[in-house]
Amino acid sequence: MARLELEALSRNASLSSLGASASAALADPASVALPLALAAGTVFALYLAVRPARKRIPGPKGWPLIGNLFDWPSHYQAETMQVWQKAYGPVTQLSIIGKEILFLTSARAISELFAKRASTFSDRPKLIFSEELCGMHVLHPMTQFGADFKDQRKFMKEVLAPEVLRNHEALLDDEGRRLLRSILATPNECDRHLRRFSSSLSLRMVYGFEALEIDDPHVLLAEEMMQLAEYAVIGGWLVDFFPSLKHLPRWFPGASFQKRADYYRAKITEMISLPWNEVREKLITGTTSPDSFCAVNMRKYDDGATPRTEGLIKATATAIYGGASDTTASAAWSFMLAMVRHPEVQAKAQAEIDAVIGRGRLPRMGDKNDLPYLTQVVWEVFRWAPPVPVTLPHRNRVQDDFDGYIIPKDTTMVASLYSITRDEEFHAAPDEFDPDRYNDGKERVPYYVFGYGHRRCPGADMAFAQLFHQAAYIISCFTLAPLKDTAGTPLYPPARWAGEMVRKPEPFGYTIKPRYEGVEALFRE
Ligand code: HEM
Repeated sequence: MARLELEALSRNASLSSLGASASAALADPASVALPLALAAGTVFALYLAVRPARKRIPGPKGWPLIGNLFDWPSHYQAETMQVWQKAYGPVTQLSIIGKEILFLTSARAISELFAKRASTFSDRPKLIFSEELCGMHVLHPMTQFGADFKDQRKFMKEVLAPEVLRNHEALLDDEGRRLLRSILATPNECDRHLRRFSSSLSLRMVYGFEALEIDDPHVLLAEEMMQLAEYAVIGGWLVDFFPSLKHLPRWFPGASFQKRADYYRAKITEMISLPWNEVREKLITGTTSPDSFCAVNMRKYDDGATPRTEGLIKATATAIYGGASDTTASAAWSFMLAMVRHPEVQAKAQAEIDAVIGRGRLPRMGDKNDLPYLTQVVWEVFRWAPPVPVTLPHRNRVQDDFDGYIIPKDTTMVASLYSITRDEEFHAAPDEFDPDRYNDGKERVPYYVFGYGHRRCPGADMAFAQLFHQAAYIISCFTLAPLKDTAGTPLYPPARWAGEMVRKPEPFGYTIKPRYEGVEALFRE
């Protein structure tokens, strides 16, 4: 910031001196030059004295030239941001080799910039490594806010808008029953079953493929793509700070990132094209669902579809799958952890299900309004363990200001949703898992875990529906409990999460048993 202000000032100074010398040239140069210079100097000094002070946004002290290069939080971003919040307040600034990066940790700052001023703050930073070298610019999470972005959102609405979610109930039910059967068969492998549920549901919704196993080649390819996409985006690549490094030849010592980028690009292209071509073939032979995202959009835009439209749709399909699978699997696993740690919450939710639905059928989405406690449990899982603790980076397209600070054009901004979940102004005893906190509107429902403004998660309603559905199915048929030691004392697992962009609980011990004899009759078929 200081650097930019200095630049601006010196530009002003040289403009005034240019103006001064131009006038002087028209008159007698010798007689007017000195008074003009004095006048310009006085005006400039007065300007410095009376201009509103521009504060530098606080942040860790950097090094000469490289600035805060070593402060970049490649790991544990949310925790680092909590530490910075205590030290520097709700907005922390890093300057890395001329790039400004802001870390936002208060709901006020985040909603002001990302929601109220969404038209300014909804671009993504231009990342050389992931966008240019790996070719990820075509994926919706990386697309700049503009015509392509708006079209991609329009395509997504076909399968994700609240009014069409009903179309996925049969899928949710089918996958839900499979999940319950798997849990009954191999109760120790719940993590695997939940991941299979998420991958299979997403791939069926997006491509219409048959229900898939976790080691299905489509799932493996997608998982690999997700891992490398995460690595590419938050890896802190030097080429993003020194763009000219992108011209280094592949053989040059230290240019191994080029080879890595080639591999990533190939995988991403494969993930975008392979399933799309398969859907096209299967639609011709009538061997895939006509209701998937790809089928619906292919039909709709096939006549006269331009290569641009096809490119946008198939990349959007990849983005939906990428956005949906890890995040929802993480949320489901956190739900399981919460139930193991809080038997009283589980018992209360089960009592509500019994009272409203009984034991003759499985719950469904349509029961949501009659299950307010379970609804609060699901929201509390999202708050207690936000699967995406920190938003993807945003960028402002024009200079703006906030609280008296200047935010230069092209500043990168990362917002911690985690810090809102832990803000005592909004949530009392924030580390506690307490679904009753939302009783009678006491505390705000954490819709914010899906982000703010134009970039808010397009799958938020689907994500809620999915977790509600899984939670209702699982605890209406099974009871989770902690392991016990030899004396019979429950061993409550610690609440610990791992991962960077998407966080999921660390492995934990549990038992899961059918709630009553004959429960499998509800999901056998
Ligand atoms: C537990 C579930 C989920 C959570 C917590 C979550 C959260 C988020 C967050 C915080 C963002 C970043 C917002 C920002 O950059 O400001 C995001 C982006 C995104 N999410 Fe989700 N999400 C979830 C599930 C889903 C699902 C089910 C889908 C698709 C069906 C999805 C698709 C996407 C996409 C495509 C983006 C990129 C949006 C953009 O760049 O404009 N997400 N999500």
